[in-house]
Amino acid sequence: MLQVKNLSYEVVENGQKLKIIDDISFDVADGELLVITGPNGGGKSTMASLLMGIKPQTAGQIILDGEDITGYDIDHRAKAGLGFAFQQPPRFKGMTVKHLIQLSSGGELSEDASCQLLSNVGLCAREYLDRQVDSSLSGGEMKRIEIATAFSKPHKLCIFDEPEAGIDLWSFSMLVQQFEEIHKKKKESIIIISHQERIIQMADRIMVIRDGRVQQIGTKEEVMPLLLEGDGDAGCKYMKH
Ligand SMILES: Nc1ncnc2c1ncn2[C@@H]1O[C@H](COP(=O)(O)OP(=O)(O)OP(=O)(O)O)[C@@H](O)[C@H]1O
Repeated sequence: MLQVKNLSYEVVENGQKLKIIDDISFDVADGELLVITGPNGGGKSTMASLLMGIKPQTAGQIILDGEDITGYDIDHRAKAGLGFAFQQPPRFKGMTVKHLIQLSSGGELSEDASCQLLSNVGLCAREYLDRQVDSSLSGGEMKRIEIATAFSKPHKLCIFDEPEAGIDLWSFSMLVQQFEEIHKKKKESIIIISHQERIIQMADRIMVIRDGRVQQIGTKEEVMPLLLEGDGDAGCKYMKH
């Protein structure tokens, strides 16, 4: 189980303190799929960065299966059982796709198994294995390779930041199937940051972050009305259909 307690992230801009994440607390149970959504600029990706250890929290605590991982850097968090797929995946010039998948799997992975991971996210696998993870890959290809690496081994909890971004509809459908399959096995907890209705519909619970705070957290039945109504503000619909 993941426990996030009173997490805050502050920056100083033009001499003024700005609270990007403001005292957020929530849990993710074992096997639970939590979808985080909300308006642009609400603080979702910052929350993901805090959980991954990319940005240092100003206050608060993060506990994974009873282990306080608040002070851990990204590598230690990965060792503690967190998996990540970034909104904008990093590129690694000089490394092949095959090597990247091997590394992220943390062990020996056959070529067939690597191919299967790539096929699962809609890539024509063998064509990609020897490609460099550099700027020659398109944004959508890079995004799917990144997601394949996150699927390459089991985690206690895996975080996906806008997995739908830049991905065509066919690949998106495959991705949704992958999430459903992993979720059904109920072994891993999953956090997905998303604006996509199909992903939001898969959630056990939905958390809406707005202005750095939790606007609402609850079941689909509780939170969907807020997303569908746009909260009474015509310019404030967060969900893509
Ligand atoms: N270092 C920083 N300095 C100033 N502002 C920042 C900093 N980091 C983040 N912000 C601001 O904090 C807010 C939250 O950003 P964040 O990327 O977390 O939003 P988001 O909910 O993921 O948005 P989107 O849906 O567009 O991806 C934004 O207004 C952003 O400009």
